[in-house]
Amino acid sequence: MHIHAKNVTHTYGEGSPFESRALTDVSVSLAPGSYTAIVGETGSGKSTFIQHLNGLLKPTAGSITIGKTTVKKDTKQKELYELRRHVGMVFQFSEHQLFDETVLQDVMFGPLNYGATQTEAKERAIRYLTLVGIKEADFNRSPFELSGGQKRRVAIAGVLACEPTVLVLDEPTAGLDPIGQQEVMELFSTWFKEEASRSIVLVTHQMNQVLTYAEHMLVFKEGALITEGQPLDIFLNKRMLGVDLPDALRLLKGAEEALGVTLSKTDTRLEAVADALAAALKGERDVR
Ligand SMILES: Nc1ncnc2c1ncn2[C@@H]1O[C@H](COP(=O)(O)OP(=O)(O)OP(=O)(O)O)[C@@H](O)[C@H]1O
Repeated sequence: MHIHAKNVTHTYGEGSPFESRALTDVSVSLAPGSYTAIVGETGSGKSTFIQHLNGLLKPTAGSITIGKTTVKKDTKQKELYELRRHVGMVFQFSEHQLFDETVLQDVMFGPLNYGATQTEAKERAIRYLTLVGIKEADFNRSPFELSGGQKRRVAIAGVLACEPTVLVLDEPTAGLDPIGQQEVMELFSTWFKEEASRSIVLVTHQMNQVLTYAEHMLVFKEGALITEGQPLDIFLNKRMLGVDLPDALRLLKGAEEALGVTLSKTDTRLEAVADALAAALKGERDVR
């Protein structure tokens, strides 16, 4: 689905003594089938912005169109029902939203809520629980008996089982161990690649994730969108934005400076950079 934000402004508590502006005039278009990362320092408005993507928040000025739905200040709740079917949200610590008696029932809840039959909902729950790596033996356990990482996977299965077209991820790997983080990111990547129309909007503080997965990047600062573009381009050329460097690029830049060479940036996976560095070091030794 096309996402088109036009001068989106959001002021919490508008008109009250506690009024605080979190977003100012954000305009951006995200194409269907795109993988976009949103980065920016803490409090820059990332979470506020993405909550507009399924109408959890409405702009206090401006508008945002997602597919066929336009969300404005006066949009009624019932107009957002259709939108929420298509935009799945995985919040930070999404496992806190688990509530049902069994893992299976928890994942079936969303599809049932959106009109699927029991049989359909069960089929989907089994499919997505399997996809996220939950074993059949755990399907009838209480979600609260599972480990933190397993709970997170069940919560993700619950979102995927609603079969969204757009997946909005707010720091989805927060609190997971490094292997768990990678597995969860790979899961989203697999889901994304399955159908060309699917989109992901990822909010993260982890620049390695941005470089590895995202094709497009938005940088927020103090509630404004200050730049957007290809992650590699922004990381290499726009250092003044205060964006941290991913590990692979930090290694590349450090090596270039130390060795006085220019290394290829066509493959920015950490392993590829390490290989390029090893080759450059070998070359340096040959010169000596
Ligand atoms: N419910 C709320 N009521 C009032 N102010 C809020 C509320 N939620 C967020 N804010 C304020 O809005 C601003 C933007 O917050 P937001 O959570 O969107 O930032 P963020 O970029 O997602 O930050 P982080 O990286 O820390 O999650 C901050 O100043 C924050 O204090």
